[in-house]
Amino acid sequence: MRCCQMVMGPAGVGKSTYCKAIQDYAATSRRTIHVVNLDPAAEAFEYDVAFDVRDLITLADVMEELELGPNGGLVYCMEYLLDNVDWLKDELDNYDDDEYIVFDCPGQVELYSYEYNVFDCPGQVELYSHIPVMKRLLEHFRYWGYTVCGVYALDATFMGDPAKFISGTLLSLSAMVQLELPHINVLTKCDLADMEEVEKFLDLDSAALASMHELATRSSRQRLGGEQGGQGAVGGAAASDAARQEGSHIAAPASSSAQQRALPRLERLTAAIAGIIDEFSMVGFIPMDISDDQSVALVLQHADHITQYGEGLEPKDPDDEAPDDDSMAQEFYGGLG
Ligand SMILES: Nc1nc2c(ncn2[C@@H]2O[C@H](COP(=O)(O)OP(=O)(O)OP(=O)(O)O)[C@@H](O)[C@H]2O)c(=O)[nH]1
Repeated sequence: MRCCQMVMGPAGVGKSTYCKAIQDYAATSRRTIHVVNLDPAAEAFEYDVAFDVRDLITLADVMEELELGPNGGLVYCMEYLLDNVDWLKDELDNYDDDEYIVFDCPGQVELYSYEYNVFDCPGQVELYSHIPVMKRLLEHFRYWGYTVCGVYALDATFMGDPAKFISGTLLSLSAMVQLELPHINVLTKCDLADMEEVEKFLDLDSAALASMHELATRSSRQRLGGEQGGQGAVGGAAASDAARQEGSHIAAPASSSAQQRALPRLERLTAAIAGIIDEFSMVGFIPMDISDDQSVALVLQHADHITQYGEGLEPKDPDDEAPDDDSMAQEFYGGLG
């Protein structure tokens, strides 16, 4: 049985760190996970790389030779990979059918969702939704007999901000719908996050949504009111002043009457989107704390479960049983209360 994970998500959320964490965890449970770098823009990662798309093409070369910007360059690289998909197939043929592969995919640049007031607008790389490169790549994987689990990573430290939570949820949903994959959402960087805040989002109910809506409203009002020290997407007015001094394109929050008038409609929209996410139970999240083996085990267990990895595999030696992921995961769930 051929199984693999495609690790996706916005830039910098911790995709490579996730790959390293599950590779290390697997090694301690006598399982081998091969990690492949599929990001032509990758600069550094700490996992043991099985093979690397940068041996085929790099973003730096494309930008220099074709005089493309980073976003156009990344799209070019991924289309080049598709045009040379035999290279990928040849590399994969070095691995047996029962070997487990994890693909560290390029990040999505989400300037529009996570930043605020950007004037000189850069492009957005939508490899997972608007540009069908990832979808076409997945068709090849299916044709080669792989069962693919999509792993969509989102940064847990963003979860205190309802606007970012909703935006992240919609991004994940968009990837899920476009790629039509068995899919899990993983909250990365839980070791850095306030877990009490994060837990509110793990099992959304109407009470959590109500508080989310209230927080969203407060946060929007702070931004539009230009409150000093507010929790805006870029840290409120103070952060914007600092950014302006550094010559950045991030502008200070503007308090315009048009924006004020739009606010109630945006608040209703926020509430409606949150209600839909809740009503259809569309997106759930699994927290991952890389400093906690039980938490890493739980994530891997979810991924295995949805691809049915391991079913039918015989233990190599009954005395060599790996640690029981189920009991570790249950302990972790218990720990979350
Ligand atoms: N403490 C902590 N830091 C993390 C974690 N995940 C990622 N980081 C840090 O966040 C930064 C970005 O992590 P990466 O794993 O490179 O993120 P990425 O999504 O692969 O980044 P791109 O490939 O550029 O999209 C690095 O400095 C990591 O050390 C985590 O779970 N805990």
